[in-house]
Amino acid sequence: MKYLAETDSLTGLLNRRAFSQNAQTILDDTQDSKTSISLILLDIDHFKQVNDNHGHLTGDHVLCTVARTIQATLRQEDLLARFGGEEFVILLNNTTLSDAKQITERLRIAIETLQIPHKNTRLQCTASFGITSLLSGDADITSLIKYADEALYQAKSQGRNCWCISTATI
Ligand SMILES: Nc1nc2c(ncn2[C@@H]2O[C@H](COP(=O)(O)OP(=O)(O)OP(=O)(O)O)[C@@H](O)[C@H]2O)c(=O)[nH]1
Repeated sequence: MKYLAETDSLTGLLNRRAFSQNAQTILDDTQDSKTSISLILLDIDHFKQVNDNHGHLTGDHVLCTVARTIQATLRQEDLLARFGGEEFVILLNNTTLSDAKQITERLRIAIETLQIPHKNTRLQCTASFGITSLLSGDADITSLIKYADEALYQAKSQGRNCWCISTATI
């Protein structure tokens, strides 16, 4: 029962509600430490076109492939969830902004280089990313998501398939 309540039925990742609960636990546990905590929001680019051109089932298949690719690129301890639609969220505990940038670039390339078999062709996609980083003691989940969302908006505005940063400390 708990599994169903916490899991996104399409991708098998944590859902948004479970993400918020797990993230809050991590933030509570690290309140007193002087480590950095980073958060990445990731949104597949022009995903509506995938649905429009190839159908909703193919869109679902692309979403699952991207979800698996993200999971495979991250460390075991990173917290990944489907945030909604074609958007994913990743909490990187004990991770500086500099490390988060490297991880994001790795994710960007992993998604960009995907070749998803479909009928007689291969589908490709890209994603845009918003990154933020705060000291554990200053971090709350609402602020982390707010900053990352602002940065994601910038990345979309700058042409997509790229990442931007927004944080209180820069
Ligand atoms: N196949 C499928 N599509 C979904 C799912 N959830 C959301 N979508 C689709 O995702 C699309 C998101 O479209 P938009 O919000 O316009 O964003 P976009 O086309 O990715 O454009 P940008 O984000 O601006 O690059 C919509 O067509 C939704 O129907 C899902 O579970 N499965």
